[in-house]
Amino acid sequence: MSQLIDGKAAAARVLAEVKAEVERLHAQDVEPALAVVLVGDDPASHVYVRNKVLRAGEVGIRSLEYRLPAEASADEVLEVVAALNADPAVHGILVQLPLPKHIDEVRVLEAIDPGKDVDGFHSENVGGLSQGRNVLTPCTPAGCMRLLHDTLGDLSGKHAVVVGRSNIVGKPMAALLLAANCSISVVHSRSVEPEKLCRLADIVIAAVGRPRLIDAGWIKPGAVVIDVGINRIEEDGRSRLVGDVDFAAVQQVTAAITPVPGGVGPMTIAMLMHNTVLAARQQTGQAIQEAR
Ligand SMILES: NC(=O)C1=CN([C@@H]2O[C@H](COP(=O)(O)OP(=O)(O)OC[C@H]3O[C@@H](n4cnc5c(N)ncnc54)[C@H](OP(=O)(O)O)[C@@H]3O)[C@@H](O)[C@H]2O)C=CC1
Ligand SMILES: Nc1nc(=O)c2c([nH]1)NC[C@@H]1CN(c3ccc(C(=O)N[C@@H](CCC(=O)O)C(=O)O)cc3)C=[N+]21
Repeated sequence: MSQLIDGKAAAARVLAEVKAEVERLHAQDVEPALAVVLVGDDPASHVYVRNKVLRAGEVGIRSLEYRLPAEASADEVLEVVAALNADPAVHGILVQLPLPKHIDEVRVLEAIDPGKDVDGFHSENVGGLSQGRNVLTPCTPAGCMRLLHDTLGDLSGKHAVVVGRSNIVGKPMAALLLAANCSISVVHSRSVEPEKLCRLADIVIAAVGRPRLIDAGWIKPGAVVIDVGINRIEEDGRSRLVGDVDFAAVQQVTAAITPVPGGVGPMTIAMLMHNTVLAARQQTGQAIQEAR
């Protein structure tokens, strides 16, 4: 029987740690605060942002929401980011992606103060991750690492295959697995017979955005599978959320697997809260030391 990796329970453990750390910061008169910037009216983005704000409240993190219309210019978004960078009461800044097509995402992400970049998408943090420096790390891959450590303990020597090479999931995921002493392969849309490479893996991370692409033929018996995919599909006349992995088939062969929903998604939000507290501690550490 395959183990079901419970992302909600793991997220609750991270959030309990975060809450305790927030209380320590409150006792030092630091109120960790996260600003979320949302441009346009994509319904899925609104749901994510609402969940983030709710979770923040539960652990005592102050959250601020900045909503701009879909027609907002890049300069208007950059103005909001500049104001948040300059505000010492704001410790974390998240600009919800995707941005409307007319706005250059890279330009906006690069404008965020790297110390407040709780998504870990700024090039300074990306570079730091690849060099093994202690920087803010992208939330989804960081959440996957927690789930893997909880399930397998030490990952040294494991062969991990990451399916997908996006800047927000696939690439930072590969960097974190390498840092944890895995051997890594990254497969993508130009890979020849990706399923053959995938079948060699002890660990599979699916971050493709294709509903149920990965079936049992891609998986070595006894592998651990982490499904990052979040795909809303219509099936049997209703709307449902499915991953990039064909869960029913793949769980027959795995040692452990994450479900969708209830797997990586809740961990992403928990790691965002974790990063906000880290950022608050780093920004105020100096002030706390001086007050002593
Ligand atoms: N749970 C969570 O917290 C989060 C979930 N997600 C979900 O994760 C999934 C991936 O997101 P994201 O990384 O942003 O997606 P992107 O669309 O940015 O990247 C998808 C990647 O998959 C590759 N790919 C596409 N088709 C195939 C194929 N047939 N075989 C192999 N590789 C393929 C693409 O290759 P190429 O580069 O060649 O185009 C690309 O590298 C989505 O379902 C998204 O909703 C995303 C963020 C957070
Ligand atoms: N700057 C930025 N940072 C992000 O981290 C970011 C982003 N933009 N844009 C969109 C993606 C997607 N993402 C998710 C977070 C939580 C769930 C989540 O909690 N999912 C629940 C289900 C939620 C539901 O029912 O819809 C679950 O999987 O159990 C999903 C997806 C963060 N992203």
